[in-house]
Amino acid sequence: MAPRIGVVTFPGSLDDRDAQRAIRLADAEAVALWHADHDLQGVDAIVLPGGFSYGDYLRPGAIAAISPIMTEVIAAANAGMPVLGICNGFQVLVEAHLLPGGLIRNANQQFVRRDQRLIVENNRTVWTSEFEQGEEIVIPLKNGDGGYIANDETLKRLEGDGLVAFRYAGVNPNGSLNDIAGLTNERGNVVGLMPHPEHAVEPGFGPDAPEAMRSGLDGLRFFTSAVQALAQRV
Ligand SMILES: NC(=O)CC[C@H](N)C(=O)O
Repeated sequence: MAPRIGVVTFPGSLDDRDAQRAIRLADAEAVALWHADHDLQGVDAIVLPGGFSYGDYLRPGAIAAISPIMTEVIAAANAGMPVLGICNGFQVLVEAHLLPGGLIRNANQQFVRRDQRLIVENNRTVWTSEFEQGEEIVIPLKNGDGGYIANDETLKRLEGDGLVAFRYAGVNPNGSLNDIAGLTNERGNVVGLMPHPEHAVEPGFGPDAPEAMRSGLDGLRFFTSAVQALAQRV
């Protein structure tokens, strides 16, 4: 049976439908989850999508991190359920302390949208196993608060333990420390990143311009990685 992957919709989520479509293209069932419920509907994995949850009030992700469904998401993540946070979803994971550090305004104070090159630094996570270690991929980036910060001790731990999942290549678009674009937890089930894999899952709709070098499908492998991992678990 196809795995069931839930996508949480918060007020202000933008990319929840795109995440659902990416999940279906990876041959899984997409399940819509609602921020105000305490019900994960028996899903096997969860995606926290991009957008402006609660209007980015206070800090991006701060209010979503204490919304009702996050009680269940945090418990499930701590029990090993695969959770992927994309952009605003990454901000939610950080605000919920499922991943360390913080995300602040881009260094140039502008909203940045670009096809972004990334290096896959850790392919031993549930969401990255279909990549080669050190592989370069291209997926879209679009955010205003993508600057990754952490204290020296945390940065040292992230680097020492291989918890940097993705690093910006070519251009650091937002001033993130150590060019960090995405992180994993120790167990490899919780991954968060600022760029958007769900927008690079179909030819013609992702970064498939000649200069982007790729087919526009690099994002699909995040979802097929998780589907593979879930299939092996049974
Ligand atoms: N694309 C997004 O998810 C945007 C994330 C966030 N609200 C920001 O602008 O930083």
